[in-house]
Amino acid sequence: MRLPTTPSLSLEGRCALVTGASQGIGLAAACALAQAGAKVTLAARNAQRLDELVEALQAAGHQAEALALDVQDLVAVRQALQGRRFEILVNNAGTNRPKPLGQVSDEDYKAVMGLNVHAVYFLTQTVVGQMPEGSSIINVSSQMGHVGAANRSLYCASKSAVEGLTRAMAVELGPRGIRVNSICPTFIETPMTKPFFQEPGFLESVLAKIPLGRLGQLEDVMGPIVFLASPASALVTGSALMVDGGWTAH
Ligand SMILES: NC(=O)C1=CN([C@@H]2O[C@H](COP(=O)(O)OP(=O)(O)OC[C@H]3O[C@@H](n4cnc5c(N)ncnc54)[C@H](O)[C@@H]3O)[C@@H](O)[C@H]2O)C=CC1
Ligand SMILES: C[C@H](O)[C@@H]1OC(=O)[C@H](O)[C@@H]1O
Repeated sequence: MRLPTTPSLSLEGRCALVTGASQGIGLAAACALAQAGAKVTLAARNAQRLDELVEALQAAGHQAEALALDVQDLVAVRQALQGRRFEILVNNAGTNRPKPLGQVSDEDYKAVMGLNVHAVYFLTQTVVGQMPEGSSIINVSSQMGHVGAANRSLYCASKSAVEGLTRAMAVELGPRGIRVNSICPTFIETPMTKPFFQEPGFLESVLAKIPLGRLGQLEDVMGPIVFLASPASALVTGSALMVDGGWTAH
């Protein structure tokens, strides 16, 4: 009798590109993909930091390389990535400038939308042409792409845009066998969020909205990243994988 077999979570033989891989969620994503067997290109601006991380990954027996790159410099993006073949792309590099609506400047807008949307869109455009059937694009969105939050109008708008481009790209690329999904974490302790929790009462206000009662840790996104990158999610595309402790279940 033939019993069904779970598709593999292995990424052996696949090449992955992770943006913003020098720290935080991007570093966690790069480690997760490397530990699952992928050859990972870690892209960020800090070449020295990337070299240290690649050395550590290689010392642990994984395949990794550094790519010093400002993902907002589209000339550099196209020079560095045009023609390169990746089966996995994690659009992670992102930023936030929490401010009351009335205090948001034009420069704030350009900074947040520029990195979180414009760079994601055109780096993906640069890479997707070489992506073979079976490839997976993972956009690191946020729970804030699905809910509103005070002082985060710009960030919520940017992540809502990421959700829209995820769905549209999934529809357009489906016939080529390329999947596009988003991962939507809640607050995770990273260098981005560390300053937020210095604000008295902010941590308590966040935990009050998370049914599982804790902040996310880097390890909480690693399994979901490997799942979305691997054949185990072969029929999953255009989806938003909430990794939010139940925040958006309210
Ligand atoms: N930390 C959190 O609570 C959550 C974060 N996110 C999203 O996850 C992603 C990563 O967030 P964190 O790890 O917290 O941020 P982080 O600020 O700790 O790390 C961001 C990474 O992106 C890189 N980066 C920034 N601008 C870049 C550029 N122009 N070119 C190349 N690399 C650049 C930084 O060097 C760094 O490696 C972002 O898209 C963020 O919106 C989503 C949900 C929760
Ligand atoms: C869960 C969010 O993405 C979280 O919200 C913020 O304001 C931080 O920037 C984190 O990204």
